[in-house]
Amino acid sequence: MTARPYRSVLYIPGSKERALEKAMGLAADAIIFDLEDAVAPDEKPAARDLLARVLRDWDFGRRARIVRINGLDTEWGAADAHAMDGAIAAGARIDAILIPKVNGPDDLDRVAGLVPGADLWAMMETAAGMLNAGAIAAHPRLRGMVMGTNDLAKELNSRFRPDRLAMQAGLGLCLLAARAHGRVIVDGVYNAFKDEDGLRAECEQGRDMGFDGKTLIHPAQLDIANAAFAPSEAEIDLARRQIAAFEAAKAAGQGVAVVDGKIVENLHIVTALATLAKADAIAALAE
Ligand SMILES: CC(C)(COP(=O)(O)OP(=O)(O)OC[C@H]1O[C@@H](n2cnc3c(N)ncnc32)[C@H](O)[C@@H]1OP(=O)(O)O)[C@@H](O)C(=O)NCCC(=O)NCCSC(=O)C[C@H](O)C(=O)O
Ligand SMILES: [Mg+2]
Repeated sequence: MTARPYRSVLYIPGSKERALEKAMGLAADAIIFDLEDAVAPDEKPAARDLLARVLRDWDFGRRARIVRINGLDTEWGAADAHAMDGAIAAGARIDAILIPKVNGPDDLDRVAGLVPGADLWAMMETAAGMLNAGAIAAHPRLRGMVMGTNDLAKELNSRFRPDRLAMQAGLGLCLLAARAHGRVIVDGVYNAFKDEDGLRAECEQGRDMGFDGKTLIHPAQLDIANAAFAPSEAEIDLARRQIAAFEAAKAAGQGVAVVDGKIVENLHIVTALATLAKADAIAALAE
């Protein structure tokens, strides 16, 4: 679990100046400024220039800024990487470069050399990427992973189901890989952006599995993701009571406490402290 919140990670097409402007006031923990699938081919050069300027001149506050470039196997990828490297040199704050369709660590190596001043994040959305998730997560420049469930469904030839049965193997492999290497990992998008109940259910499923947050495509999805991936009042209360009970047990020479009829050991205290740290980090965003 990471202290910095990534509950809501909003994609914004790099070509839409109005949406970019709006994002400065939205309650997103992180923004993915997209140059890939959300931008039409003939708009890509202009979007690249617009993003370089916006990221240098506009204030996005504490929101993490992640730029999704096109793949280096496309006609736009290298120019995107060079433009973002130039923007960083000119003073733009870009926290990470997100690389689409990562199949293995070699795909990260190639971008690492082009943008030395930013962390790397990987889109996990190909069958090969799922099978190489451990090696991708182990890359020394990688900090975060994003599930690309639309592309993955396309590759698998799977059908959408509310329980995401076909996604479970890939989601689980990527989660294991991210946790083994201490990386942030956020869940894929929910395409039906007017379906609040469906989004809420998918966020709850992602939170239950262990994801840090969810990628989103529309501002109307922000509140649901922010609530689902924040510790609830009940979780915060339980964490405090577990810590207090465990301290009391330790003072009495015991290694185990009992709270609400369940044992509390040192490992539960690690989770309790992480829950409180996450709640504090979320509260700090509002200051
Ligand atoms: C889905 C949309 C095309 C809907 O757009 P629109 O019809 O304009 O929506 P609204 O009229 O309801 O918009 C209301 C206001 O909100 C602003 N807006 C809309 N979307 C965003 C956004 N993403 N970020 C910031 N602001 C946004 C509009 O400008 C309106 O503002 P105002 O003028 O003040 O009223 C559209 O939402 C959209 O384009 N979404 C992003 C789509 C996208 O990024 N797709 C690519 C990422 S998904 C993906 O690739 C996943 C992965 O790779 C995989 O394989 O799964
Ligand atoms: Mg994709």
